[in-house]
Amino acid sequence: MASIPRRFTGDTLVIASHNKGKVREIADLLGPYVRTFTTAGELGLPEPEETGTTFIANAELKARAAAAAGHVAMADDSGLVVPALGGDPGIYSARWAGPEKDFAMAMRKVEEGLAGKTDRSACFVCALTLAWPDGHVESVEGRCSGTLVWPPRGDKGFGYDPMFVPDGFDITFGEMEPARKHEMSHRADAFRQLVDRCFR
Ligand SMILES: O=c1nc[nH]c2c1ncn2[C@H]1C[C@H](O)[C@@H](COP(=O)(O)OP(=O)(O)OP(=O)(O)O)O1
Ligand SMILES: [Mg+2]
Repeated sequence: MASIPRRFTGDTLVIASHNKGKVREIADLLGPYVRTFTTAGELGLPEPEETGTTFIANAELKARAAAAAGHVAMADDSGLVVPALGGDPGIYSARWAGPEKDFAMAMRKVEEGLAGKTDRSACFVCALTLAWPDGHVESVEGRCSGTLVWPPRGDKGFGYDPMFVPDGFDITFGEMEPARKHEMSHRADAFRQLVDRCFR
């Protein structure tokens, strides 16, 4: 029996992310439904260790950690899944960039792994969790398929965007206007599901 989803009825939402690119995208996507946003960083909350083995497990862990401070919190755990690399970097996408968040290096690592391989398909995945202070959670997962190109192109996005060309396009997410990316990304797919379930 499917349980009845819980709706977001407050007016403040904590964005449980320390990634500025994601915080900006989440605030853009949920702008119409939420009066006030704050972030885990602004509340001085620590960045929890991502010990889960799936995107959803890590999104739940980050959202629960922030909701413990007393407000409904939303977390995003996302990454680039490359079948030819056995699914890497996957949940390790941020960690591949190291403590300096060096995505030029992380993208080079992906490209080196693809040397001599013909399958350059990839998929961005985004798990979103909304967590309440009483422990209730709602989670969804979205995806966006595409192809990896080299060299990287464009500086409009973040992370692995400059090497990802979504299916049906010939420009990378790094070259795409943010508004366009927001309509079709893995994060947009996940948000559509979560908004349907919890925000209207
Ligand atoms: O739209 C995207 N365009 C490009 N790259 C992306 C995207 N979405 C996720 N990614 C990559 C980079 C990011 O760093 C990692 C997520 O790792 P993830 O642990 O979920 O996020 P994070 O550590 O950067 O911030 P936080 O955990 O505080 O939310 O996957
Ligand atoms: Mg992280």
